[in-house]
Amino acid sequence: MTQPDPRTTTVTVRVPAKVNVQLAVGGRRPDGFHDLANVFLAVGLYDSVSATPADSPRLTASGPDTARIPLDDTNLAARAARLLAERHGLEPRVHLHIAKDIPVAGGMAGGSADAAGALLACDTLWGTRTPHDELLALCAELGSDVPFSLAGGAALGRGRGERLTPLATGGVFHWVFAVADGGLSTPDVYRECDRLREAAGLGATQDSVPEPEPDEQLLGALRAGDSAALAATLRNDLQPAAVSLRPALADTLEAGTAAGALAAVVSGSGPTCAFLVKDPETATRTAQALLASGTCRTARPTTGPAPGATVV
Ligand SMILES: C[C@](O)(CO)[C@H](O)COP(=O)(O)OP(=O)(O)OC[C@H]1O[C@@H](n2ccc(N)nc2=O)[C@H](O)[C@@H]1O
Ligand SMILES: Nc1ncnc2c1ncn2[C@@H]1O[C@H](COP(=O)(O)OP(=O)(O)OP(=O)(O)O)[C@@H](O)[C@H]1O
Repeated sequence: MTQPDPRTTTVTVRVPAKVNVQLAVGGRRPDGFHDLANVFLAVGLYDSVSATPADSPRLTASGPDTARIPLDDTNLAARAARLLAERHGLEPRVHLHIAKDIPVAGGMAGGSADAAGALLACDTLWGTRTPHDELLALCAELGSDVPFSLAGGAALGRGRGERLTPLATGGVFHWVFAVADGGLSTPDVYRECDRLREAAGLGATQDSVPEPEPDEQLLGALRAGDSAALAATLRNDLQPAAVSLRPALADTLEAGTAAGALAAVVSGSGPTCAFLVKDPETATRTAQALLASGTCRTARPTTGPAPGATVV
């Protein structure tokens, strides 16, 4: 059998978006990050990252909204390729192409997905065979959400969200994601969360905010695959901050709830809003109602959990 020519082979990796079904935010740490109890669920919106050998580093992208991602060496996918190459004493001679479908700056970890995808694609292309726990450590250097983008499924993230414990899920959850016009900056949303806490006289540092803890009822609902029980426990401590920065999100959340969703929550740092629904038919109806409400740009029905970064 003939072997593929390593100079022309392309490796493509598909990586999912995420929603945070619980995002409990502790006080601001001295390093500026916040300790979290972050229950991630990967969902079926995907970016693909392709790696092809090249004479020098190159980055291209396709899909809606690619005008809003940097195509220079600040792109998280390019940074991921450089980091892996550095670790193995290589030059990052690779052309990365990102086929983007995850909303940009939407609170669904799109940039993190591209970083995890680039790491796995380059590791496969270069034959560097980095052990999985080392890949996870490289992911954590790139960003707090990146380890989960590699892992997928469902997981509890502690620390700043990078220390993962996989979670069992007992079934499929149906979701609709309402994508907003424009994004929100994650650091701005954390800052606004601190500001709101201070304005309420609660304080924003670790001395004054209780240690975030995972909700056992929520973990039980995930384990049981029980959508109604999960709906009753969905929680995002960044939601008041996202709504404060983008008040129109309250209308989006209301429109999805009125359309029959079991629960509505801002996804991570927003502005995408996530609606948990009971079945695929309700997902289709809720997506149509959200679009008709004029409170979002698009509405995407999908399911979770979804697999993590996968070579396709
Ligand atoms: C909102 C979430 O998406 C929920 O999963 C994440 O916490 C954000 O993760 P991310 O985008 O990977 O964030 P990073 O790139 O690690 O950090 C960006 C900025 O977000 C803030 N940040 C992030 C994570 C965290 N636990 N505390 C923070 O305060 C910090 O200002 C940091 O400088
Ligand atoms: N590959 C990439 N894809 C998208 N954004 C990127 C990428 N690389 C760098 N960025 C920058 O990161 C910013 C955040 O984009 P991203 O789509 O990751 O946000 P997000 O989904 O809200 O992140 P999170 O949910 O992890 O907080 C963008 O505004 C963009 O300038």
